Parts: sequence; C-alpha cells; structure tokens
Amino acid sequence: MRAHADFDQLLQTIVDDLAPERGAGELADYIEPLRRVDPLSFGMALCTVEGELYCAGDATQRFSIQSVSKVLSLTLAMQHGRHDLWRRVGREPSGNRFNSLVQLEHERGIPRNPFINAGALVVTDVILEMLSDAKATLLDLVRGVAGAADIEFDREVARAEHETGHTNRAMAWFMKSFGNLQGDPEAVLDAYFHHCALSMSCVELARAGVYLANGGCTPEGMCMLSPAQTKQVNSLMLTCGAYDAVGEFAFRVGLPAKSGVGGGILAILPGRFSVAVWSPGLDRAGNSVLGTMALEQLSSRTGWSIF
Ligand SMILES: NC(=O)CC[C@H](N)C(=O)O
Repeated sequence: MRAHADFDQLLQTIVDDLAPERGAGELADYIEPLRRVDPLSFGMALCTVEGELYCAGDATQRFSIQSVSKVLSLTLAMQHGRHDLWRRVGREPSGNRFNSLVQLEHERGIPRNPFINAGALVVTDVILEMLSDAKATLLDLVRGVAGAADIEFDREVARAEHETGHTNRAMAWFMKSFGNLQGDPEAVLDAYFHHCALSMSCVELARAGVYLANGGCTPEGMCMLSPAQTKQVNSLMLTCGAYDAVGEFAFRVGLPAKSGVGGGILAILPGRFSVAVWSPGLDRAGNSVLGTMALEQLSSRTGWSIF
C-alpha cells in the first residue's frame, strides 16, 4: 500500500483522467429530482480504517444515495439480531433487474437477497417489527457513522418515490400475500422510500461505510456489526451489490460494493478502506458509469482488490 500522502493525488489523477467521460450514461429518469441533477458531477472520497480521509472532485456535494442505503438498513436489521431475517430473504444474486417481480412469484415471496428492492422491503419490515420509528433510527445510525449530524432525508425525493413507486408498492403487497411482510405494507414502503431518499456526499458515505472495512467498527470504536456479520455484508455486496451486472462489476473492480440509481457507489477493501464515488450517469443495469470506471482505475492502478 502506498504512503497515505499519495492518496489525494491518486484520487485527483483518477478524477482528472476520467474528465473526458463526464456525462457518460443516462440519468435516472423515474423521478423529477433525479432528472435535475447535473450530469457532469463526479466525486470520489476514500476513508481508511484509521479514519483518514482523502477526496477529489465533487466529493462534498450531497446526492440521493438510493439503494446504497440498503447496506445501512441491512446493518440496522442485523444489529437487532432477528433470527428469522435469513429465512425471509435469500443470499443469492438475482440475475434480474433490481425491481423485478418475476422471481417473487416462483419463489413464494422470498426475495433473492437484501440488496434488490423486494429484499430491502423485507429488511425494512424486519426493522419495523423491532423499532417503531425505522426512519428516525436509520437516520441516527447514518449520522453517527458518517459523523455528520445534519444528514437528512431529501423530502422531495421521498415524496416523488412515494408518488411513482407503483412497482415497489406491488412488490410489498405481493409479499404480504405470501405472508412475508408482517407489518402494514404502506408503512414499510414509507420507511423504505425515506431510506432511499437519504442525501449524503461521497465524504459522508465513505466515512459511513468504513466500519465494513474495519471488522464492523468505526475508526472511533463505535461497533455496528460483529466481524462475522461484517464478512456476511461484504460477501453480499460482492455477489449482489450491483444488481444484474454484479458479475461484470466484480470482474472489473474486484471489491465488494453497493450502488444506487442516484449514481453513488460505496466500495470496501476489508482491512484497509472504504471508497465512495458519485457520478449520476447510469448504465443499463443502473450502476454509475463513471463511478464504476473510477473504481476500476483505483483497483487496476494500485492492485488493491480482494483478489
Ligand atoms: N436501485 C436503486 O437505487 C433503486 C432505488 C429506487 N428508489 C427504487 O426503489 O426503485
């Protein structure tokens, strides 16, 4: 591993080298607030397990973290130790789009994994069984791990998710019909839409995710998960974190990661660091085009990967 002093330079070089690619991919267009984002935005931040932070580009600008929140909600569900969690949600890649309904019928309402929408809805239901306010508790968790007390849900994004979330709504009610949602599907959806609407910067996301590189604990010693649970979350990120393009993503980047349709990706090198990238242009699977390129550059220039 190179000297830490080189990290800022390394990230800056990646951001500079990829400048001609800014604007690549398509913005998520299913809600208005995501259609409005500047397509040229591009930021990157890396947080080491010692808590040192390095960044380049638009690393302090907040964006909608969308499905990256699925890692945080899974953490919350695992923290509260529900033994039936893994009976209600699987641990296999889906091979289908993140909001696909097709497998759910064949597989009796049990989603393939916690990082597709159906799986995150079950995770949210599990959280709601234990905690009356799943929104406030997740917000507290995120503020704590990110070290930023002013992180908020973007109310406009949450409202737009609510207004347009017909497929998610169908999924929740469908799983209810199989008995795999305990609570009121509308309450589950409301919490889920808010989790998707968390607004964070690359710096905040890298800080928030570094416990996954550090055996479950933040550099300040706040423990979110046990080392065994941390291994499980990282494994799921590797196999299920980039939707139906997860094989291609792992082939190129070689790090556990979770992406979101806001263009953010959080990736982990266990024992070393977390890295967050953001660029809103997406590929067909819904992963950030430039974000994936930046992570590929990071791993290929340095040899840093889990392999
Ligand atoms: N893949 C994503 O980031 C999807 C999140 C989006 N809010 C949805 O529920 O469909």
